[in-house]
Amino acid sequence: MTLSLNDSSLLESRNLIAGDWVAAASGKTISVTNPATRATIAKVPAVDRSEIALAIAAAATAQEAWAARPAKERANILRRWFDLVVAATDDLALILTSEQGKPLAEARGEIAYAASYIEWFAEEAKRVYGDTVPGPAADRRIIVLKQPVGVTAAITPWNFPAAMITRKIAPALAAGCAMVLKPASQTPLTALALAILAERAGVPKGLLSVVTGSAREIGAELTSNPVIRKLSFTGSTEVGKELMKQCADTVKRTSMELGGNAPFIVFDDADIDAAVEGAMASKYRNAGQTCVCANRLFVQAGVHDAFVERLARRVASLKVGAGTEPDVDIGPLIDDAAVSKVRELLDDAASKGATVAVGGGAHALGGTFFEPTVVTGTTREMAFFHEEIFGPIAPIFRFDSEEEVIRLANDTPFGLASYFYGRDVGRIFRVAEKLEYGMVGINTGLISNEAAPFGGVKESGQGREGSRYGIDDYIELKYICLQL
Ligand SMILES: NC(=O)C1=CN([C@@H]2O[C@H](COP(=O)(O)OP(=O)(O)OC[C@H]3O[C@@H](n4cnc5c(N)ncnc54)[C@H](O)[C@@H]3O)[C@@H](O)[C@H]2O)C=CC1
Ligand SMILES: O=C(O)[C@H](O)CS(=O)(=O)O
Repeated sequence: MTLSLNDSSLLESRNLIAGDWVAAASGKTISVTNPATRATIAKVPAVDRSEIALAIAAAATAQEAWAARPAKERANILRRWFDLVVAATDDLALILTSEQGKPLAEARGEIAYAASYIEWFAEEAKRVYGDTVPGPAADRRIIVLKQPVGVTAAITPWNFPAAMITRKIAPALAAGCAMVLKPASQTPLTALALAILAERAGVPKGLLSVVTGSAREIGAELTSNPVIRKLSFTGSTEVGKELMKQCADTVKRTSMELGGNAPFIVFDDADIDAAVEGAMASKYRNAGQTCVCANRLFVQAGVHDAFVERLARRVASLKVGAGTEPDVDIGPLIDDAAVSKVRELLDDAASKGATVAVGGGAHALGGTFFEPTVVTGTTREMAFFHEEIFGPIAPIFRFDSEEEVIRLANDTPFGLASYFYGRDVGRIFRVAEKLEYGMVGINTGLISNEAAPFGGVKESGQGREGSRYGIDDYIELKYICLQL
């Protein structure tokens, strides 16, 4: 299938391995399909472990030379990559929507978001400062060097095929590392297009490889090859735990951005209209397929009915359709399994007494289109209190007191994003400090940006991406003790 791109060379279906664009030696491929039409848009290689090992060996050679270059040179190449990504926004957005499904407007927003990480770490590259430390002995000097981890690997999910890629490649290259990246099998084309632009920006051959194929087979090589010193993963907690175990044998460093179960709390003193808009942004972005989506909406009794009525009215106005159609708000879910999961969660809730206020089923368009839904009368006995929905379903839980809702909000092994709306300043500090999450949005439903430390606690992961902290995941400290 051809896409009407300004630059058709960006639709690349080979892999970038050791500086060359290649098919799999075996000739095997995997299909990439458009979730809105189920049409095959490309076939990408299914490479094997020997080809991954080749990419890793080339990365080791390229990384030595890359780390030896002045930080300003690395920064300038990243800046050029940023400029090329921004210039290719329309093409990248169309590729992204074609393989992931989100509305084109959201895809263009994701390209800008993805580019912002490249811009940010182009600047951070020049600020990896070490330390000299006043020591306990007059004739000794303590020096702390910051050096790149070395050759790194990344495995990324399908829900943000651009931003999750640059959120890993940019800090790695800024720090002086190399990277071998495996994008999600559902959405590899955006990553391959970004790699083309990275090459054009001057990223040296072999420093970045992008490989596709069996996740388990590629993961086995990336987690066991001793040359790889760090793995950065974004995806489900289940897979993240498996990868951490696999990395243990060679004591690799890991950064894990895993699943979420975000509480979205509306207190009696909240601005209800603002809370409704915040819920719309947090819950229905990417058809609810983000790890930071509001997963449980807790509404205090005094404003519950007003909030539900206004939210249901807004949700009913959402337009569902293919991402390439004009004015679409909600695209298709990624695949049939995602639809089945959402259907099961709704059926479970209904069987335990929940009421559908709006939506509640597969959309008339068929395929993987699902109605944006609001469910009320929900309880903690329902599966979606404990499981990540990853779909356009908003369960509303009524609560009475601040103590009760903090207990309910923290009643999960996850700890990624959380949100609440309220205006009492004392409560704002009490609640923000008591929520067991890596991120807290107060009177907003959108918290993700390149300047902020994105990450979770508990079983939502470890490490931070973006911000001045994000580069630390790609840096090793070296202590030098100098006897005068
Ligand atoms: N915390 C965060 O920033 C994010 C978390 N997620 C979570 O990921 C899930 C949805 O995304 P998915 O892509 O379906 O997650 P997933 O965990 O199934 O897949 C993520 C990536 O891991 C790869 N993978 C799967 N099994 C593997 C294995 N055994 N060895 C090596 N690689 C393997 C996949 O091919 C993909 O590239 C949700 O739970 C969501 O919350 C997704 C995006 C961001
Ligand atoms: O994969 C995700 O869900 C993203 O990390 C969420 S965000 O960064 O786009 O908010």
